[in-house]
Amino acid sequence: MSLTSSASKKQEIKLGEINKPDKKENKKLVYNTKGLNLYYGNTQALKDIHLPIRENEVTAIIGPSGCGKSTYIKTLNRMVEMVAGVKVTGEVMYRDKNIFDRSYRVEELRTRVGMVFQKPNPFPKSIFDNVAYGPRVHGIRDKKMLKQIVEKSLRGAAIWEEVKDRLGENAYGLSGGQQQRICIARCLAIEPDVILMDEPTSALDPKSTMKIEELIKELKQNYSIVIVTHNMQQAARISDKTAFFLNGEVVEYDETDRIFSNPSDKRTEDYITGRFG
Ligand SMILES: Nc1ncnc2c1ncn2[C@@H]1O[C@H](COP(=O)(O)OP(=O)(O)OP(=O)(O)O)[C@@H](O)[C@H]1O
Repeated sequence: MSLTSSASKKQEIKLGEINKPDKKENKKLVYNTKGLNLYYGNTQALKDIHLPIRENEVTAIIGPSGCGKSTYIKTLNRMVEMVAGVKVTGEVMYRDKNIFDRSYRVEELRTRVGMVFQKPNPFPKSIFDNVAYGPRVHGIRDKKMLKQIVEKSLRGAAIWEEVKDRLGENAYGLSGGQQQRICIARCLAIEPDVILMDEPTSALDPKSTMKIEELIKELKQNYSIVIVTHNMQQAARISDKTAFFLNGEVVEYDETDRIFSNPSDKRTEDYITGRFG
């Protein structure tokens, strides 16, 4: 599914820097998206996307409503295929393999890439069973081992102290912010390589939002994180790199500091200064 149109080449030149190794930090590529187009029926939602995601970084995807942010993040774990009539061309390389190749095993991707959604979505089960769910699906039955995984994951999601005495209680009894951290713990329990987050704080109050932001900054020591956010201050606070999407295209991708202080494209500047969106 490679794409070699002249439009694709043009964008590759314009965004030329993004496919080179990051010399300053020498960070490895986790994902490399090359000439990705995505159609919902006849509607093209993503147009010739070229975008790297680097190891141990937080990459923020920003842009106005309907510009393709959620669609893009859902291509990274092939969740977008669940929508009927979706067509994809181009390549999404994950650790050097094109995840849209016919031979690629999507199950493998799902064990390496976790996802956290906009609304906390714990299962109607105990806190323990929520976190143990993934490991159990992967065949872990040993109680001692499951206990260790649950504790480690809850600690990793900075919620252990709050729930350690109530692991048998239903996760629905927790606050929205706590539920979201349980969902992050559930995601950590499968020991992912990458964590995708689609507006993970948009349903939360400012205090819970702050906690999740702190957590994301810690998690990047061990994971690579891609976060879709409507909140530009959030992108500026927590991300290393930012990609600005508009009408299904990547207008600009750069160091977050640069995007917010000295963007190269007028449209990025107009968006971050609130002239539209
Ligand atoms: N399941 C679908 N079927 C058809 N079109 C869709 C579907 N999902 C999204 N789209 C269209 O694709 C485009 C991109 O939508 P997407 O949800 O990716 O944007 P977004 O930037 O995440 O928006 P928002 O910030 O409002 O969540 C929009 O025009 C949208 O209407």
